[in-house]
Amino acid sequence: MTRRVGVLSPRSSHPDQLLAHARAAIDHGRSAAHAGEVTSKIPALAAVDPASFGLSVTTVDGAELGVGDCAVQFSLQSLTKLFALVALLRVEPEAWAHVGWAPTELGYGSVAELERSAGRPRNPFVNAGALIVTDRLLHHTGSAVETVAELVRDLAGDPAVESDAAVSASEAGADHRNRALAHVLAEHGRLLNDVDDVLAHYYAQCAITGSALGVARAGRFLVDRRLHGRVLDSNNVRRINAVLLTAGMYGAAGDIAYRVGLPAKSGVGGGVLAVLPGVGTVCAWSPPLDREGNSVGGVAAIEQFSRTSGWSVF
Ligand SMILES: NC(=O)CC[C@H](N)C(=O)O
Repeated sequence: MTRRVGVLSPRSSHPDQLLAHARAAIDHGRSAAHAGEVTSKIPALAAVDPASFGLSVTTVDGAELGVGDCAVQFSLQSLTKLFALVALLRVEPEAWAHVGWAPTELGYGSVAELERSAGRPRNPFVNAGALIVTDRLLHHTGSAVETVAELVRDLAGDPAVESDAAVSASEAGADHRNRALAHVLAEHGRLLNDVDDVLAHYYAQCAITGSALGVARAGRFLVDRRLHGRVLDSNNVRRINAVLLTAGMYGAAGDIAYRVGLPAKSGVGGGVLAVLPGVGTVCAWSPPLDREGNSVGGVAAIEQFSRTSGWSVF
């Protein structure tokens, strides 16, 4: 007698199939989301309806689809770290030397981890690395927030993308941890600009908005070879996908690689973008978070989607 111990789904990319997978994924995500909590670190985001849920998929073949609140603008928060890195690499292709590319064990806001490495961040997706990216962008372009907002607006094809001043002010008023990280960076001589200027641009950059559909579209340069060179050189696209897989979800990156198998990035606004090079992108938005600061429902939806659609890099 033969026993089948595991059956992998064939990879789907037909729009009708993808829509069915997206619908099943959002149902699964919705039932998981109640286990999380909306971020308390940014008081303005407490007003967001925790039951919001949007999911969008795009493919390199040109399919675009969305279910639920896929067109609603939400706070991108750390999803902007991906786009800020792209904006920086466009003007400074070897900026990796300043931010590193190692995984993190201690979460996105660890001062201890930064101290242990003499003020050199682990990667551009933890806050210390993102502060360096913002600082260098500010140095090169004169405005990190405008440069990043413009890039997201362009890649998403969405003129509604903007930095929400109320969210930015709310984080600035409540934050201690990013201040601490920025001062540790400054003490080690790693910032080019004044600490307060860097922080102001960082909060405003995190407060940039986007929809699940816009973010799924904006991630297409990571999967579509035809866009390489137009957005970013292919070598840096490859490096970004590698670091998204190993560090895009902070301390949970290994777990997500195991469960989902896609390079991914999250933000405390509840957004998660996952990408399959050569095939497509999927973005889920659901505000309640787990302890790592990743969207519980968003991750559950993407896990379900990857399972049924066969989307995985492995
Ligand atoms: N993971 C996140 O989305 C963190 C972003 C948030 N603005 C912070 O700096 O804490």
